[in-house]
Amino acid sequence: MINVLYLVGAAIIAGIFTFLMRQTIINVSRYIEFDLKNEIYQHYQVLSLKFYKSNRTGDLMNRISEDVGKVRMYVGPAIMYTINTITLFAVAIIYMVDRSPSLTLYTLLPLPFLSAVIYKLSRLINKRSTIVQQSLSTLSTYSQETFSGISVIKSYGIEPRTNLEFENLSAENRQKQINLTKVQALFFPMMILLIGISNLIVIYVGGMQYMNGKIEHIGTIAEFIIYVNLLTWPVATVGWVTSLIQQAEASQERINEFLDTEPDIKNTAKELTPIKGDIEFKNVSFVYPDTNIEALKNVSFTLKSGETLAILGNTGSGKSTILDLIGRLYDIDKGSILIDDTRISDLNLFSLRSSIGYVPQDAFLFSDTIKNNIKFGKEDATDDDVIEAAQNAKVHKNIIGFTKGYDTILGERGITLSGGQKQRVSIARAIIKKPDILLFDDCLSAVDTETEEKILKNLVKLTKDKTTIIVSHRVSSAKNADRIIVLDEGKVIESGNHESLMNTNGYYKELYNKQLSEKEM
Ligand SMILES: Nc1ncnc2c1ncn2[C@@H]1O[C@H](COP(=O)(O)OP(=O)(O)OP(=O)(O)O)[C@@H](O)[C@H]1O
Repeated sequence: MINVLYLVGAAIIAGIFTFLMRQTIINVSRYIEFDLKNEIYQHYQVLSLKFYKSNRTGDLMNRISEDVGKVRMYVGPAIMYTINTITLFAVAIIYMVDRSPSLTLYTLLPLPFLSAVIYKLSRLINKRSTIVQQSLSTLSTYSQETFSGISVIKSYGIEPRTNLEFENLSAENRQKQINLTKVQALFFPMMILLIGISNLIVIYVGGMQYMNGKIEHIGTIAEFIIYVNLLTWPVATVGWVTSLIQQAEASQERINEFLDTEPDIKNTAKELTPIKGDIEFKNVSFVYPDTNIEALKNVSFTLKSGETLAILGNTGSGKSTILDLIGRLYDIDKGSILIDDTRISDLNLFSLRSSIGYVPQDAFLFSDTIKNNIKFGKEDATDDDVIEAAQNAKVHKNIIGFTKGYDTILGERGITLSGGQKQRVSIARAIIKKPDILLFDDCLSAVDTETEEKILKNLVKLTKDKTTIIVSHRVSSAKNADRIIVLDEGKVIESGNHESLMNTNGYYKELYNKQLSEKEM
C-alpha cells in the first residue's frame, strides 16, 4: 500500500515540477524570441537601400519569423528535453546497476547505436529542411509580389499564368517537403526497432542469467523491461533535440548573416549637427553599385540656404539620384557634397535626414488614416496643422469630400486615392514638417497644370526661407526657381535661371516653347 502511495506522490510531484519547468523555460524562450525579433527588425531599419535591393522581401520576412521560431525551439524545448533526458537516465541507471550491472550493460548496448542512427538522420533532416526553408522563402516572395501587383495582373488578364507559376513553385515545395518527410518517417520505426532489440536482449540475457542463478528474482526482468521503455522517449529526444539544435544553428546562421551586415551608410558624427541648408555639389560622379550605371558625371552646383533649384532633364538623366544623394541614401566615391560647408558624410545622419522634407516620385502612403499619413512627417502636429498643410497642398477639398474626411482609411483596408491626390497628400506630409530642405521629385506630374500653378504659388510662400529643389519635366514648375540646371545622361548641360536660359538656344528654351504651344493648343 505504502508503495502505491509513493508512486502516486511521485507522479504528483513530477507533474508539478514539469509544469513549473515548462512555465519557466517556455516563457523564457518566448521572451528571447521577442527580443530577437525586435533586434532583427531594428537592424533591418538601419540597413541601407542597397541591402533591400539585394535581398528579397520574402526572405527578410522568413528570417524574422520562421528562423526566429527555430531558434526559440532550441532555447525552449531543446533545453527542457535535454534536462529531462539527463535526469531520467541518471535515476534509471542507478536503479538498473543496483539490480544487475551486467544486465544493465546489455540493455543499454543498442542505445548508442540508436543515438548514432538518429544523429545521422537528423543531419539529413537538417539538410533537407534548409532546402524546404529556402523554397518557402521563394514561395512567399512570389505570392507577396503578386498580391502587391494584383492590379497589373488583373488588367493584363494573366491570372492563369500566375496561378500556374504558383502551382509550379508549390509543386516544387511539395516535393521538397516530401523528401523531408521521408527521412522524418524513418525516425519512429528506427526507434521502435532498436527498443524492440533492447527488449529482446533483456528477455534473452535476463532469462539466461536467471537460469544460471545470476539473477535472484524473475521480477528483475520485468523491472528492466519497464526501464527500457522508460528510456524510450529520452533516447528518442536525443535524436530529436539534435535535429532541433542543428536547425536552430542553421537558422541562427541565417539571422547572423543579416545581423552582421553593416549598414553601408555610417553615422560618423555622434553629436547632432544643426542644418542651415546650403548645398554644394563639387564634381560629383556616382555609379549605382548594383547596376554599375553611372547616373551622375561630374555634377557641380551651389545652392544657398533659402534658394530654390529646379532640375530638368530627360527621363533617366539622374535627377532623382541627386535628391537621393542629398538625403545620403547612397555615399559617393568621386567629388564631394557639402551641406553648410561640411562634407555630408561628416554630418549627423539623423540631423541631416530630419531636416529634409522629401516628396518621392511615386508617393507611398501607409494603410492608415489620411490624417496619420500627413502627420507622419511630424508626430506632434495638431489637427489645424494637418488641415493647413492639406490646404497648401491643395488636397483639403478632396479630403473633406470623403464621408470620413481626414479619418478616411487609405490603402488595403480603405479607399484608393487617385495618383494626383496621393501626390498632394505626400506633399502635405513633407510641408507639415517645416524642414530646412525640401526635395520635390517630380511630384506634380499627376496634377493638372492649373492645380500645379496653385500649389506652386503656395510653395513659394512656404519655402521662402527653405532650400528647395524641384525635379520636374515641366518648365512651369521650374521657371520661378533661383537656379535651374538641365541634366542629360548624368551631365549638367545647361545652368542658369529662366531669363539666362531663355537667352541660350538650348534644351530649356526648346522645352519651354514646346510646352507653351501644347498649352495653347
Ligand atoms: N536604385 C537604383 N539602382 C540602380 N540603378 C539606378 C537606381 N536608380 C536609378 N538608377 C539608374 O540611374 C540612372 C538615373 O536614374 P534617375 O532615377 O536618377 O533618373 P531621373 O532623371 O530621375 O529619371 P526620371 O525622370 O525617369 O525619374 C538611370 O539609368 C537608372 O536606371
